[in-house]
Amino acid sequence: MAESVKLPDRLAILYCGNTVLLPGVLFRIRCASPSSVSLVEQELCQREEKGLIGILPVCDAVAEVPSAGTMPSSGTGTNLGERSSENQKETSDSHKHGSENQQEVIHWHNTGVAAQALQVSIEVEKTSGRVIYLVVFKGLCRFSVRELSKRGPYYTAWITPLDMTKAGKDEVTAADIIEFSRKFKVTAMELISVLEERQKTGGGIEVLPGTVPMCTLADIFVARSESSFEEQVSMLDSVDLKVRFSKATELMRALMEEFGGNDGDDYDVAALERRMQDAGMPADIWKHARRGLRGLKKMQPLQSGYDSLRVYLGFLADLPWQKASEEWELDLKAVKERLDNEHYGLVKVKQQIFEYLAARKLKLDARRPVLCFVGPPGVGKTSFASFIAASLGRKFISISLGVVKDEADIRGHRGTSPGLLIDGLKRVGVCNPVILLDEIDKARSDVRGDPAYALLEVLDPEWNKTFNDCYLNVPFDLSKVIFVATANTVQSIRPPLLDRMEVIEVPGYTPAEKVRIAMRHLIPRVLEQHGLSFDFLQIPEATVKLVIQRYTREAGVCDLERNLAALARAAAVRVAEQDHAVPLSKYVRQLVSPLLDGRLAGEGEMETEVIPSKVDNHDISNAFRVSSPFIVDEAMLEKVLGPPRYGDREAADRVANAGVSIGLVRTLFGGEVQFVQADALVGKGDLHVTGQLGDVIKESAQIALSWVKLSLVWICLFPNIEINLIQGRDIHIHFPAGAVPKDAPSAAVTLVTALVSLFSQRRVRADTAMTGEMTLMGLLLPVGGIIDKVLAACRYGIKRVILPDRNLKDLVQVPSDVLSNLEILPAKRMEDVLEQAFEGGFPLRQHSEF
Ligand SMILES: Nc1ncnc2c1ncn2[C@@H]1O[C@H](COP(=O)(O)OP(=O)(O)OP(=O)(O)O)[C@@H](O)[C@H]1O
Repeated sequence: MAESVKLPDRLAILYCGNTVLLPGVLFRIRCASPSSVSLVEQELCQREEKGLIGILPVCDAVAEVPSAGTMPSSGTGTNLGERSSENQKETSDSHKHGSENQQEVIHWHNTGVAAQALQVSIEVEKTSGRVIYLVVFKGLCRFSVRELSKRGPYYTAWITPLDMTKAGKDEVTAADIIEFSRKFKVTAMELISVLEERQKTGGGIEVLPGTVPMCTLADIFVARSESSFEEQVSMLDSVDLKVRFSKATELMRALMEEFGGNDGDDYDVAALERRMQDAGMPADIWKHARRGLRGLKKMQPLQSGYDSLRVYLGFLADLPWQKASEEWELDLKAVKERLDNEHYGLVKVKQQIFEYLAARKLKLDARRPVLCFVGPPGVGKTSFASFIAASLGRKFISISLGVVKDEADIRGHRGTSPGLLIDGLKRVGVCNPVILLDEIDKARSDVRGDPAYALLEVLDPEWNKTFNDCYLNVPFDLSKVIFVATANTVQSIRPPLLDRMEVIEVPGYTPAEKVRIAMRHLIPRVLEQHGLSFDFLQIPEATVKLVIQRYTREAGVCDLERNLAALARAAAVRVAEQDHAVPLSKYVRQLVSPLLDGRLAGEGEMETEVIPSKVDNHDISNAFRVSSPFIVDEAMLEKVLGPPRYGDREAADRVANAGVSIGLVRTLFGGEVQFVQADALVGKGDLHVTGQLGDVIKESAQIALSWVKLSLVWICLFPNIEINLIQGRDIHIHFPAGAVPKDAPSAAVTLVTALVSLFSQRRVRADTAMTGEMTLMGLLLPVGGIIDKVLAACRYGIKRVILPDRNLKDLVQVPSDVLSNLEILPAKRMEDVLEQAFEGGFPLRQHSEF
């Protein structure tokens, strides 16, 4: 399912002439007119986070109509009213704007698409020296225009979102939609096989069914096919997903006819037979395929089932039954060097990868467990998996299991479409790639079956020799594939799957490690991606530290990389604005894509290009000569990234009132600091726990409250707390921290401290965080994830950490620079925690007094 999108009420509208952008499509636009340049500068370059604008098609660019009150437009064209067909008029509910003097009218269509800017690059025009922006957008979702007005040099619209609303998302899972999408996929596969037989390319449509979310599948197909403006506008107007699927399916059928999909069948079948013979199918599969071919030959092309049988046989012919990448002799010394050069730190993880590769060199066909990298987002799990593939000279594909809810997603749909694995193998074209099973902990079951069963078959060396995909209907040998998996936590991986894997824990990074990773890896990569070099832009170490402290709170480096990219984008704009920027060099002009180049010659103000796949970034650095590099300082940081998102006073502000304590928990995002809030209101003595919580944490809250009550009533542990402060009150415990789901017993100690703070009306220390499970007797038990938790404390500027003394041994793996900044306070009993958590200790009745 596509990500949900929250649109603002008002969007700036970029004039793109009669071009239609559809959701899911990547689109490159050349902005040269003053209005579009100022839109890019004001809406995209100065607002780092959103980068959202609207694109409305113009049904033919300009009309010369004597109309008072119209606004001038920046395009050229002819009168839509005179030229348009009835059909166009129906689909074009255009807005008219003008001025008294100008007689030009822009016929804006009233449905558009919100687009997110993914990349902005700059050119300086050779002759005039004016700045031109090349912006890569991604279409997000449809909107309709309530009101359109001109705001300075460009238009803005008050909008109403049309799809990716709650209703729209529910619609994606409806049974009839799934049926429509299946029909679409079958037709898509027919079209692909027709294109392949005719040796034509489909603009990348062959990768669509397996990789694109269902709600944008039809849109992307229509955008990539050579459909007319009217067809694209009609698609834009189709808010109903079923209508979109049936329009796209119709279009495909028309294309098939155009390519002669239904003509020349004798020729087709002969070509198919040749492809099948060359596919290297094992003997029994070949027997099955030949039977199918004989059946096909007996059928009439218009007979029902003919097309799907032909597509199926084509699919069999395209699978890499034998074709494999040649595995080269591993040079272990070179592998070690590259592993160290490409990945900073993580010595233990790199050692485990090295040992895995060395073991392969010794015994190629040895059965090994599947490596599973487990850790928070952005710590390099995917990067390690692709390193393994590159070292072995194998192709690499990643299959996201986060979206898999149904066994059939892995195993395929009978008679309709293959599962993710077999489809992935067809795309990669070899039978021995490295396949990354990404987010294996997120593969969940529903009423339609448990994907874990299919994954078991995939990962088990006994079974995967004869993997059964329901669409394929014959076994496929997966034993040559190297599987690698990633997960955020082992707890959610199904035990039988976990049994077949070797877990490599990838912990979060310390601030010092993040600085090193940024300086050595992220900054050079980000500069390259934005066409810059160190001659233009330098981000000093001190600035990187500020970015880490003030703009990120993560265990990995994803946000850090995003922030560095934002700085690079802003710097690219500044560089181009400087007076000493010189015209585009010959080198860069060669790099500009031929399509855009052709259009540049036409002096057009606005040029657009649908990007079929990943965009190549062109090195614009060479376009400019600057006297000195641009250095990102603190002032620029705030200008580009906005005011700091995180300060060092957060803990102090949060514990300003009694009833709040600071805990360390482990979530899917690594260790986290958790401010637990307790409150007592008049009631019947019930306990209410709120936040995104699992059952274990709720049970911990119950144990914590029982322990406080027992200690108060039976052993009179707290001389300063009156029993009537608790009796007749409902206790409310809240775990703020956004939408981060939590479930672990390690919050018990924090819960008790919050309750004791509430009842005694004493504030806890703002520099102290704690973690630990406890028994009803108040004894502390060891908990997991201590390293992640200590790193989280360090991100929040916490100075003291209380933990069960039996966890002390786990700290050996924490980097010494982190430990040297922390006071570690081991505790055996809950009383020890309370002693340490409050300023000046906590007055407890001594055991001898009982
Ligand atoms: N130790 C490291 N050295 C160099 N670069 C790193 C290191 N760790 C992470 N990176 C970089 O950080 C970025 C994010 O890494 P990657 O996507 O591999 O993380 P991940 O753990 O797979 O995240 P997710 O769970 O979100 O997929 C990549 O650009 C990666 O190269």
